[in-house]
Amino acid sequence: MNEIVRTHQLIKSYGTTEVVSGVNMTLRRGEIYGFLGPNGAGKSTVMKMLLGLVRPTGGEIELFGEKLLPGATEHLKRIGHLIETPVFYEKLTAEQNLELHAEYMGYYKKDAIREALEMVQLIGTQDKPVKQFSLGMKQRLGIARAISTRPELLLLDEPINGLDPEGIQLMRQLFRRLRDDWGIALLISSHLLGEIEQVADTIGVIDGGRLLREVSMESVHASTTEYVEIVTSNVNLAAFVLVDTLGVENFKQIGDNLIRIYDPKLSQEALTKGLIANDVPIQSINRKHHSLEEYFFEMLKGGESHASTY
Ligand SMILES: Nc1ncnc2c1ncn2[C@@H]1O[C@H](COP(=O)(O)OP(=O)(O)OP(=O)(O)O)[C@@H](O)[C@H]1O
Repeated sequence: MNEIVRTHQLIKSYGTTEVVSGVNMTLRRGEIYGFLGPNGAGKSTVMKMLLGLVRPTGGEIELFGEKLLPGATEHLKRIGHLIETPVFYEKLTAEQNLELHAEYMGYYKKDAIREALEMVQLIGTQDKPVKQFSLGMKQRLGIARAISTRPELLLLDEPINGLDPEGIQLMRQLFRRLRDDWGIALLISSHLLGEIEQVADTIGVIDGGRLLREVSMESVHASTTEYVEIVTSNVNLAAFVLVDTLGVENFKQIGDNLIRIYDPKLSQEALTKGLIANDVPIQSINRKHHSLEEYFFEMLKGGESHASTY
């Protein structure tokens, strides 16, 4: 069983407002899934539904290969989570906080607590009360608490929010270690692409409660490599010549004077010659790199593209 989470047409409404609309998502074992979307997109609501904290209005959730039934709690032992700002007993140490959690969860293993603290690099702070912890340390302690019961799935809602660059770096290393060393599947939400694109194996883009796209980062990178950008005062003629004369189909027309050719089979020189020979007025022709930001921004705008690589 490779699929840890599968949702089918998942819906949540509050009153007459649908905040999650027909979401189909799949999260596999040993994968980091970046759940990307602006504030209010529905990320937390989906996560809360996976945890049984919010009851779906419609659709289905499968966890660890089994359909989630209303009121079921057994699967919770296999999930760790950090949904909102973690709250601790501030006067107690990190270890004491985890011990209390372990007792509450009915999973007490001294080794597991030490291991979790080691994993998040909080060994050496045993004597410090949590009130002396920085924001980053508290975030890491929250994750240590979530993994101290050895879950197979970890749900982290905006775990990088508010961290400094060093803290972000540490978090990224931690996510990779959890995936690689422990084989945990991670669902990490964020409203900033830059925060998760470096660690995610798959990115699910959600906006207005709809999952717009679920793509592997591998395919995103493949389709964001390079393109040739042509600035012309006659885009229609350029498009006609590209398709009809030069046999180029994988391009996109942007506004009144811009064309982007993805994955061109022809060299830039051959393109230029071909266009000029067919009387296309060219102001400039350049090879450019399509940034990930642009890629996702266009996805959010619902931009149509001739490129069908994702
Ligand atoms: N209990 C509730 N009652 C009514 N509306 C709610 C409730 N919880 C969430 N919402 C609404 O559902 C929508 C989705 O919220 P959600 O918290 O899931 O978004 P999000 O993507 O996690 O964004 P954020 O990062 O801001 O938390 C928002 O419009 C929010 O106002």
